[in-house]
Amino acid sequence: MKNINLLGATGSIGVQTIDIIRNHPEEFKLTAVSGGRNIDGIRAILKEFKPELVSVLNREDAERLKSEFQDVTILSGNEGLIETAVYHKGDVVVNAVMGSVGLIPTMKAMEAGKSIALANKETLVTAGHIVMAASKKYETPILPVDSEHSAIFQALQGEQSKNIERLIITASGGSFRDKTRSELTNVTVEDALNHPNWSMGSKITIDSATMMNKGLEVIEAHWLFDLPYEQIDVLLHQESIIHSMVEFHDSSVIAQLGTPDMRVPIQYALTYPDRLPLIEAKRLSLADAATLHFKKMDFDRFPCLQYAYEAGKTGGTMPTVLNAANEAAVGLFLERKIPFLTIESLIEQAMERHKPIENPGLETIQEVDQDTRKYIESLY
Ligand SMILES: NC(=O)C1=CN([C@@H]2O[C@H](COP(=O)(O)OP(=O)(O)OC[C@H]3O[C@@H](n4cnc5c(N)ncnc54)[C@H](OP(=O)(O)O)[C@@H]3O)[C@@H](O)[C@H]2O)C=CC1
Ligand SMILES: CC(=O)[C@@H](O)[C@H](O)COP(=O)(O)O
Ligand SMILES: [Mn+2]
Repeated sequence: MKNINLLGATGSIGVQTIDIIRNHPEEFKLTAVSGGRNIDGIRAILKEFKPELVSVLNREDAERLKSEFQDVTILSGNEGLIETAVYHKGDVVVNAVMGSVGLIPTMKAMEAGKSIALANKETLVTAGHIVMAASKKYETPILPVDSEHSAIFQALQGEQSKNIERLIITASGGSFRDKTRSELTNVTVEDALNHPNWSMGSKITIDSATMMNKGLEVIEAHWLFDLPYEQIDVLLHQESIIHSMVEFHDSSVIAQLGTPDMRVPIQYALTYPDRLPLIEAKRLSLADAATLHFKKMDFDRFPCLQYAYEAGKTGGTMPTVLNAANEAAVGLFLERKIPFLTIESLIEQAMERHKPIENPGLETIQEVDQDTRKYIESLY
């Protein structure tokens, strides 16, 4: 039995994690959960799974829940998120919150000796050097949940990293994969949220449409698999059936395939190195899929991917700026304050104005993150 502390339980990854726990009650128990503003979602989890500790974003919501569930510890805010992560009965922390708010809970969970199933890629983008060093220091594994990184992790089982030629991360192209840049001028939030293959939270769906999701994933892969950016490539693959690949020096390529279903990588992170049946999985039939498409990445069409490679290669605090500017700009787009193409120009502007600081500590990263958000928000 594995006890799970789940951060971001009310989101897309959180709900799918709960589905896995529901389907395997003999394997997993939900010990602590956090949510944000979706209090009905938290109520339903409390009733069905009876976790011992719960945290939500706002204090008023926590007070209301306390009067309804008197035998549960109910907390709020960033402190509550950290308490959820380190709750003493949890063995594994599934980090499925959105954004760099996931960084400190991940660090605290590792210090407390928990294994991490990491969906929250922003944690590795903003502070990969610190997170990976902590994983080594506290001997707490970080198991990838992101589908591409799970695919690479699966392809690397039994392999030696010295034999890797390159990683090939696949990209669907997102909601606007068939549009030219000039056709992007007037796209709406609704258009951007309409991902062709995956149903995900709104921020990552916009990241997918700008190709920043792939940029964040390149940086995530750099840290998880300890490879230079020159050995990490991105390939357009519109069907999202090949979730990523590893090419070895002998020219062999190992890929992981499957229908697009995030429960597969979530469950693998929870059962590794074992596997469990996936209830109601849609199995892959390549005969029915018939044709898979591949296309070289076009960095002029998708400049955000270029910015991410530049930020990753520059290192220091530049990936923090990339990530914070992106979070702030996507927030403005979702609030309908800026057009779609302004997301990328704001990121470029934020990176141009920043003088990177080498080997930053957590405090510096948090300062740069806040400063970047303030800068972007001050423009509107
Ligand atoms: N969705 C997917 O298929 C994939 C997601 N990922 C990554 O996983 C992470 C989660 O994505 P996804 O599930 O789509 O996101 P969602 O927006 O669907 O869910 C985010 C979760 O985090 C909570 N949350 C948001 N802001 C805060 C905050 N400030 N403090 C505490 N909790 C907060 C939300 O609470 P509430 O809703 O209650 O307000 C919700 O539970 C992201 O990093 C994403 O990039 C990676 C691969 C695939
Ligand atoms: C499911 C998942 O892991 C997402 O990160 C997915 O990769 C988004 O798809 P694209 O970014 O390739 O459009
Ligand atoms: Mn992904």
